[in-house]
Amino acid sequence: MDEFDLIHSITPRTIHHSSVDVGIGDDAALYTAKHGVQEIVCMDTMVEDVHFKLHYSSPEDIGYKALAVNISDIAAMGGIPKFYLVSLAVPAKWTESEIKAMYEGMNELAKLYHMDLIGGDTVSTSDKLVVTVTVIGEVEKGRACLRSLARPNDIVFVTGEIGSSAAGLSLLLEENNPQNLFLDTDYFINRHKRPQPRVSVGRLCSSIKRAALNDISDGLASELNEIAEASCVSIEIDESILPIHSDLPKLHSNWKEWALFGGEDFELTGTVSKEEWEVLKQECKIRQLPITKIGHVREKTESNVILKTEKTTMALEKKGYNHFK
Ligand SMILES: Nc1ncnc2c1ncn2[C@@H]1O[C@H](COP(=O)(O)OP(=O)(O)O)[C@@H](O)[C@H]1O
Ligand SMILES: Cc1ncc(C[n+]2csc(CCOP(=O)(O)OP(=O)(O)O)c2C)c(N)n1
Ligand SMILES: [Mg+2]
Ligand SMILES: [Mg+2]
Ligand SMILES: [Mg+2]
Repeated sequence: MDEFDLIHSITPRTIHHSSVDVGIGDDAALYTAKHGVQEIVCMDTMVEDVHFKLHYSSPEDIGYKALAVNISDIAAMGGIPKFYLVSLAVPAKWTESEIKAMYEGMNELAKLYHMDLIGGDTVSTSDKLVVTVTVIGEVEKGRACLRSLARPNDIVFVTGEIGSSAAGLSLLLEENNPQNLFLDTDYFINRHKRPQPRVSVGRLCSSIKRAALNDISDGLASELNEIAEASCVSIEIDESILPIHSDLPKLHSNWKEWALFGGEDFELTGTVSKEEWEVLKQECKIRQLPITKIGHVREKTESNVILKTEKTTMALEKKGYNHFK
């Protein structure tokens, strides 16, 4: 494989945004930023055996997810994803066609969101595959959905359902082997391999008066703790109304752990005022975007996040995925 041939072969033939002045081919990309918008930049890395394993993730799956998790961070700011850059550290055993397949996976999502690949970097590595994606997006000036925007009496919500990705991972790692043959295990596996970033809900949130948002990469408990910390409030959620897939409890007794701490759902969780909740709920209903109220915001107390269950009320620790714990 030749590095330069590879770069040439993954260079997009068309671009979606006329604001791209220089894409792949020079020392850096150049694009013209617009007035009245704020640029959003984020970067997330995926590492073989930390974020995925090669025996169950295809190159397309890896590419798809590496871009999806970054689009999810743009969604969590209320923004529109526009450009992406890809840094690859590739073990020698990878073939050119496998690398191209990874770009195909990314392109699936890029097409959907009209995003342009504008650069990156390619190096070899002796061991595991590392894929780093940078996404650049934009949001109307002052409209970003910051974690610090939660206020007492807000409604707390989450999109879609939680815990399914962790269930899928557990199935892939063969930690549990459900006896019930009627369970659609592929559904959970797909939720893990191919998360769908919630850009539309993020955009709705940026259009209403005030919304705090976070995407669920490390688990609901961790993300809500981050919002509570950044906003100096406490968040109270009700376990009985957390949105989960009806088959989740059938997979394993662990399902509550998956929902609260599993992570990689890449759903959005956030808070809006009571009045704005009615608007957001209605707008989501019209567009068939699933969104569920799970609690409310309180004045700051000792605990950042409080979980109410049928029997007790307890602090929900900032437990979840942590790379160094
Ligand atoms: N190695 C790093 N150097 C500089 N900033 C970092 C680094 N790692 C993370 N960050 C920043 O810390 C913040 C939290 O990162 P992270 O937990 O990965 O966010 P997210 O869950 O939204 O992907 C982000 O603003 C991110 O840009
Ligand atoms: C083989 C394997 N083991 C464990 C996990 C679970 N896991 C890995 S990273 C992670 C958290 C999300 O990734 P991170 O890099 O922390 O994303 P960020 O918070 O920066 O968006 C989780 C739940 C996995 N996906 N694959
Ligand atoms: Mg990150
Ligand atoms: Mg992230
Ligand atoms: Mg993380």
